[in-house]
Amino acid sequence: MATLSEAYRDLSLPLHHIIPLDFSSVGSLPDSHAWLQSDDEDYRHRFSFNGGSCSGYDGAGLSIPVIDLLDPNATELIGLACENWGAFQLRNHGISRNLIEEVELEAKHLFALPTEQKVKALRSPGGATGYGRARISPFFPKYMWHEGFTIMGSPSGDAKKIWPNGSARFCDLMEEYQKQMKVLAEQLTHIIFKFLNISEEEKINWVGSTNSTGAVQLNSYPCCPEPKRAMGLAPHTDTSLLTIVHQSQTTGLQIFKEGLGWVPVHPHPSALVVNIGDLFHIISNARFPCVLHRVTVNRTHQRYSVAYFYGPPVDYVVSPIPATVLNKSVARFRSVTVKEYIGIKAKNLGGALALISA
Ligand SMILES: C=C1C[C@]23C[C@H]1CC[C@H]2[C@@]12CCC[C@@](C)(C(=O)O1)[C@H]2[C@@H]3C(=O)O
Ligand SMILES: O=C(O)CCC(=O)C(=O)O
Ligand SMILES: [Fe+2]
Repeated sequence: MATLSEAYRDLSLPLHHIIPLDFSSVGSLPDSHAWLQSDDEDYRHRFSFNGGSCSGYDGAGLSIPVIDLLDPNATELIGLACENWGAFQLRNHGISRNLIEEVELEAKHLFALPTEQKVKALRSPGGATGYGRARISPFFPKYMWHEGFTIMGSPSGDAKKIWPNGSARFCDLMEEYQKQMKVLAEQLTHIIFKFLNISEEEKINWVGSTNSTGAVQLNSYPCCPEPKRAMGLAPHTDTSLLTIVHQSQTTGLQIFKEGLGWVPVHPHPSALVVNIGDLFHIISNARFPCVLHRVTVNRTHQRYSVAYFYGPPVDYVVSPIPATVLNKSVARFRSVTVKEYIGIKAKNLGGALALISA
């Protein structure tokens, strides 16, 4: 059984798309990081989205729903949010506030280290974990105002390079976080299957299995001297079944909604953001949109987030589930293994779904 990091092994990136800028040493926005307004709009069109107000947000406060997991109608509310938005915020999710705060604090400590120390754990060109730019960097004409740290399972190999004298606390917290996030992701998957009327026989046997895949991405968006011309994280959809994001109390995350344009996802102190990724879009036969999202930056507040990506085992074959196909009568996607889809996405980004259209 292959692992997620193995699935990324042959998808190598050149070093300039891995090594982040030394943000502490720059006083102005370098040209390499100065985006034209149109850079991300062009990109959005390449995702074959049309319509929508592109720049201004006129949604009159409309945003993704905030759902209480303990609400007796949670299944219906979550299902409808997946259909209408491909995202929602979740309260009473059962993950302790203390764990989330400790993980955020570890992320802050990590990103506050001098660049020389962080690059000791630089992701290798063929590697999947460690410190670096976002993997999607090569698809955009400019670099993002962002640095990340990717974890798949135990981070101890990478953490020891940064803290040779002790990284146990960091490692224990990241492992505990993944363990708890996995339970929540499985619970959400069951709820969403129930909403889709997926029967027990059809119920996919990998949910709850030990080889389902999970990864954590710590994200940092440093203070930016010219925030309007910079981009924190360029528009993308996640290559997961679903993603659970904790965002710090700094605004920046936006989702793209047909007809509304870019809609902010306001930080809510006790909520986690849940995004539908490409794999649920495929399984639901496009009944759920995989939400396009991006992150903006600001001048005065460094922003942090912690994303947990959940998916089936890499060898699992993903295809529209019969119950969802019935509603639409024809399967819109061919079958692909998770590993194959990761490869297609790594080469085509927003074009990946069109390439597996039936
Ligand atoms: C499990 C995942 C999901 C990855 C790849 C791999 C590890 C890092 C994740 C991210 C995190 C930042 C945005 C993204 C778009 C990126 O560039 O790296 C994500 C990507 C994906 O959703 O495709
Ligand atoms: O920083 C955020 O709020 C979102 C991060 C994100 O989209 C990702 O890591 O894939
Ligand atoms: Fe994302």
